[in-house]
Amino acid sequence: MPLLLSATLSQPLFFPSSTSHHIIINKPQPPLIRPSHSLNNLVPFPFSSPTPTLYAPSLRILFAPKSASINGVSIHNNPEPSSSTQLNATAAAQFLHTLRKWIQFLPSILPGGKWWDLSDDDVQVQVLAQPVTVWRALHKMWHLVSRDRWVIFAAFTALIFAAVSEISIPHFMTASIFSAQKADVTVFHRNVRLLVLMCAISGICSGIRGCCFGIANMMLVKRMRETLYSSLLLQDISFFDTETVGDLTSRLGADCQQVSRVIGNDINLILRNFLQGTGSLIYLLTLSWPLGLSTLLICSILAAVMLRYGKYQKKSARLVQEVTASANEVAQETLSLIRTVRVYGTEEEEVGRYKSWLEKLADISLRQSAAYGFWNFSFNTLYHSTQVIAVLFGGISILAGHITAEKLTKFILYSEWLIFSTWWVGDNISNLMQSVGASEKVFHLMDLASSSQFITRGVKLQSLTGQIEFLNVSFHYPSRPTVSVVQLVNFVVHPSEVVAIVGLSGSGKSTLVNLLLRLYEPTNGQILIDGIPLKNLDVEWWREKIGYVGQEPKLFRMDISSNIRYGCTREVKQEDVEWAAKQAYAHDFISALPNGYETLVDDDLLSGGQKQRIAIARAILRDPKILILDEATSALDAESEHNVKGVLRSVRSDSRSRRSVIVIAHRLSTIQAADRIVVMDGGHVVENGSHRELLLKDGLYARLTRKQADAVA
Ligand SMILES: Nc1ncnc2c1ncn2[C@@H]1O[C@H](COP(=O)(O)OP(=O)(O)OP(=O)(O)O)[C@@H](O)[C@H]1O
Repeated sequence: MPLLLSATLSQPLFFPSSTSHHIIINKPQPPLIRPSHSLNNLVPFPFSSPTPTLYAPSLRILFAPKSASINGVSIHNNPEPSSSTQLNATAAAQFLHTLRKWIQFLPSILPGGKWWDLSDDDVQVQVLAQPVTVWRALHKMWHLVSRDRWVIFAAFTALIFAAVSEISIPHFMTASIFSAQKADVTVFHRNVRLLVLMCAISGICSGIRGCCFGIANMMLVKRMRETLYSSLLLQDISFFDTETVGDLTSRLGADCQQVSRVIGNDINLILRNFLQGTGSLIYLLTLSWPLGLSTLLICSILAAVMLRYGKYQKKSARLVQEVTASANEVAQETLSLIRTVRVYGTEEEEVGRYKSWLEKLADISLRQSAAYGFWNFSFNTLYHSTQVIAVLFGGISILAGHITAEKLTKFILYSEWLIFSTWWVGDNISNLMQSVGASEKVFHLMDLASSSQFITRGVKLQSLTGQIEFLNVSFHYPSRPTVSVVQLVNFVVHPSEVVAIVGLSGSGKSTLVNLLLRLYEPTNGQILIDGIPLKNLDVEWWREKIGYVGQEPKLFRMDISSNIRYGCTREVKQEDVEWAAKQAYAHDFISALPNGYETLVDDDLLSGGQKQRIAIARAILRDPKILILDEATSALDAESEHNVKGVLRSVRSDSRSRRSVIVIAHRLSTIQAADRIVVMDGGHVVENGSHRELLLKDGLYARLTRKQADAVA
């Protein structure tokens, strides 16, 4: 009875053909189809399957569904023994299937075939940026570096001198050799002197050129990152509802780096080779115009191929940047949520998610490399054609006495120079196209208009009492225009009043605070501050008057003292910082830390409640006219309640600093002492009054209070 070996393999296995057993490799996937994460609609590469399949009919290697393992290779008795004729027939069918796939695939890899298709839909990458032309990109780059145009001018001057001196070297070299052959000593010495001079000029100017272009490049990347970063920071908050951190940091990092090659490398080499190519062509035409024209024809074909290749590279580069950004996005998200990933044991899924983007990247890179191969093939063929033409026609011309050997030598040297210059220009234009492709999203983001809040300056009030009035305020988030989050909200916070906003989760409490902070503008109605519409106030001045503590505050990676001072525009001494920390009940735990207020804040160092107390100290230090506390939910509840109650107590006891307080509370016991309680339900204000009044009303607030009391009991 034949034995059946099966194993799940990622690499092919080979077995000696002398075996008398049926060897079956368990491979559940059909052999030539890429997994679902390959580029959609792209013609797959038969050998690019991540789990290559061995197909060897002569070895009787087949597919089988069942396995039992010995050292990773399973051995079974074949449950349904089949005759060797049947096996051979199956193997032959498989072979024919593979062959058919290859025959179908091969035409698609010819130039213009479907395999090369890199359409945006295929990759399913959201390409937001409008295509940027090379000229537009260069114009923008010039705008960024034009402040230091002296470097660019120095670079171009050095480039011209270096190019001219380099291009004259073959002339003086040939002239020296042939004058020596003719024993013309004077001409020989003159040519050698000029050759040395040209070599020296070329060396010095090349050095200056490289250095100046390098400086210009460094400045370009620096300014690009500066401009992009400040453009991002000045966007409306709604912009960050749709863009992810991973994507944006990828633009700042990888994309700007890719663009960094433009001036130092691409433009530098394109100009240098263009100048040298033009010089060579003129020289060739003066030597022999028929030979010169035939070289020019070959170079034109090369230029046409190069143009096509450049366009392809530009598109693929843009896709590479998009896919890289998406991969970064996944990595950034997973790493920032690593605790959740660990607890739920989803490491493999996350690796899979990241890998699927890497696969897409590999698919595009595969096409890029294949295109590069085609380009090199074209260049080599055309390059050797010029040599053949030069030798053939040049030889015939020498035999006919139309041209001297010296002229032919010069011709061969300069035609090589011309074709190499064309190649270099082509290569660097394609690099330039790639850089421009990569820069599309960067320029798109740089061009975004800043939030209108930073452009128009509003009114600054002489004094602020802290009266806040919501008048028929309705709002929906820009990212969800069909969902109205708050509707026709009306309530007033009087100066120095403590108002609590309560309600079920998702009822719109934090949204009201977002509107008050002017992170978003109401879609209807308005908010009045001391009777003035909030949208007419100067946003910077307004935010200076507010102290805000969010639900789960994040701290900066700096020492505790700097974290408390963060954003405080007035001069503050260390005593002020400690006073604010005492008010926020943070002083004791800060003093107990090894370096006290100098301790560097680390994410793991402080508990959620401690971070919240530091954030409260930060808010208090600003001595705000309006204090907003968004009490933490969930795990922080007990500690948060204690913190918030402490703040409310100190606000009450400190008669010097009168401030209005808005507190969003989940634990209703926190806010019983509030002057007034506003109850939210489904985006509406449903009740408004003191704790006692609302209990008497026996509405939603009373129900919520009873529920929480029952839960505690
Ligand atoms: N940036 C946003 N983009 C789109 N929708 C949002 C955004 N922020 C909040 N929402 C939605 O608005 C609604 C109200 O959210 P909000 O945070 O104001 O509720 P909340 O009462 O403060 O909830 P919680 O008590 O859980 O903090 C929710 O349905 C939420 O999904």
